[in-house]
Amino acid sequence: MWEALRMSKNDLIQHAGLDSVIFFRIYILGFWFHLSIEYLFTIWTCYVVYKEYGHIAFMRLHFIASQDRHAAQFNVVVRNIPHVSGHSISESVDQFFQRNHPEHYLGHQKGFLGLCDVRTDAIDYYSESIYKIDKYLVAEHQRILKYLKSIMTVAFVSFDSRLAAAICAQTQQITGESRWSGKGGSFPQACDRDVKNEKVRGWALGVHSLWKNLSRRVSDGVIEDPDLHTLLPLPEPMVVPGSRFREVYYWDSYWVIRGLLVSKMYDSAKALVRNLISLIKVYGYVLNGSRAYYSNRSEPPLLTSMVLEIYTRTGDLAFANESLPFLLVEHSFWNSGIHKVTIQDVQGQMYSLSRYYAMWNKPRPESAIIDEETASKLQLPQKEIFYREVASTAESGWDFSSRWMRNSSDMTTLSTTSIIPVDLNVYMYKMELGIAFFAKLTGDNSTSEKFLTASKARLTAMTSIFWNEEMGQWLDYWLIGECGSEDVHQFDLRNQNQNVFASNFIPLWIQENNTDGPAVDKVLKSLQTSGLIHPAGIATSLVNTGQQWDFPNGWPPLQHMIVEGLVRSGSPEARSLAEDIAIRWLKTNYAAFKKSGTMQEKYDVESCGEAGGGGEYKTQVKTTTLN
Ligand SMILES: OC[C@H]1O[C@H](O[C@H]2O[C@H](CO)[C@@H](O)[C@H](O)[C@H]2O)[C@H](O)[C@@H](O)[C@@H]1O
Repeated sequence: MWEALRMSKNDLIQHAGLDSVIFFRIYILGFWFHLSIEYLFTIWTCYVVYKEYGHIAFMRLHFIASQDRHAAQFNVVVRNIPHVSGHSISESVDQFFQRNHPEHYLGHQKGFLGLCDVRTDAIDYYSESIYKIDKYLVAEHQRILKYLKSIMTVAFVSFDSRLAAAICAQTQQITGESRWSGKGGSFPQACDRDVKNEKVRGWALGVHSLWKNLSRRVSDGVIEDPDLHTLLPLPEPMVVPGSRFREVYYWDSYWVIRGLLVSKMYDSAKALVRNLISLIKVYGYVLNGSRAYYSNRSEPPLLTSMVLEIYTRTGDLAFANESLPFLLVEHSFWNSGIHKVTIQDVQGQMYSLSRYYAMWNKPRPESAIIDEETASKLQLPQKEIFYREVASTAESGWDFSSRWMRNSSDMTTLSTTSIIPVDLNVYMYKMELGIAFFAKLTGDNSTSEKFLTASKARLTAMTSIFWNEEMGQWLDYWLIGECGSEDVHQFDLRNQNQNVFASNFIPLWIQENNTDGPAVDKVLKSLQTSGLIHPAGIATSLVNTGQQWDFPNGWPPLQHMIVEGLVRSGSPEARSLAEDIAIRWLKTNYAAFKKSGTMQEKYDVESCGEAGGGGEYKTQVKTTTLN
């Protein structure tokens, strides 16, 4: 054939005759024709399949969307549900999920595929089948059954939505805490005696009764096998925020302690501090919360302020002495390395301040799905930078807020590590003053002097970097360019964040600012005209971004620090504004309590009695037993 192809037409006729030339032509032409048709046919087939697939996919999605959801779609297999003695396994599962997922839990099926209800699990089921084949496995099975820890309860648990099922599947279900009821203190008697208004007394006792609901003790299982749990083995009883937050939170504990002191539960208050100190002993700082997945960041540092409040109320010197070495460790955590920022002003004067900076560049384990979804449009290394910013924002306690975003409608523009926050430095200043005070108490004058000097330097830095004379407020400062721990930043007034946040008034909490610092009258006027004060309290910011630390939410710590600061200032006008804000806040708390029997973590400052909202989780509530 190849030979024939190379011959001329005449040679071929000569060699094989005319018929072979004709046959050859048909063959050559037919071959290319064939090939082309095959290509065309393939292209046509692919096109038709592509069109059809698109059509079928559309019909399928349309069909799925038109169907009613049913619970079978949202099942999660859960193992190791704590067994409540005296109850069947089925009752234990029911109790557990009714308590921990009350809003979404529908029911469960126990045992293999839910078809039988025997008091064994998958191990038992398979072991029994294999028994027929291998006697050795039966012996092994017997051995395992003797070891109680290896018996697992397994259930298919149903929820009413995909989100609720996903949250359950992503969460460590072993709570690790068991109820602890702290001693009631002498508050109820004092309340009966001192609070004349019957309604207010009922409310106060209701709030006091919350301690019982929110008190926990780490269970023995966690203490024995800490590696099997995310809950950290705290040595003392603890008070948790409530709802989804079933572990200790750092800065919440300051206000928990203020409440415990009002309730005259002094031992409980000291126990909370000892728990936080136990974290410093292991990690070198107080974690955001007492879960293993919080071991990459802290929260607003108020430990020294907690010790100070307890000491002021109880005069317990031994407790102060025992705490002091750990307050020093915490100070160095916040005042060195990545948390420390140096700024130089135009006169060449250097200032040191602190910022939030998490040691983490992955999604937050407790909210991994949300973080991954938000980061999905980013590539590396921006993804890792974003994850660090998210964790650093959680460290600020203000998670999340337009305060930390370059663009308030885009979470991926979070830039918390590039901001020197006003409030953090207020807490640091209080920490330094507190340490100086305790060091003096113990007779360690040189440490006391050192921290007094440090506190003065920080106050000067805060006035120089944050204070804005024109606005009469202290403003967060944006760092421009490289933000490494060694970098020195040149101060520029234009880098102050001129947006109004409640944090711009937190320095009022520092008494010294009311005497030596910028005039109270100026700050007072600025607060009154800031737009932050609403019928039900102080708003967190002026913009409604849907984030929980923004308008229209008002948060208790912010009301408290500003009100207390105004009262301490000694100015009669400031005092009357403080009273006005406190009354608005108490009224909304009371109205919401009357309506729902619960205390909320945040309120809508625009309407009295309304809970706040927004953010990534359902607003936490604390349900009282009295109403
Ligand atoms: O009351 C406890 C804390 O609740 C909020 O933050 C916590 O929840 C976040 C989402 O799960 C988590 O990422 C963060 O690290 C937690 O602290 C609230 O914003 C905090 O201020 C509060 O301490």
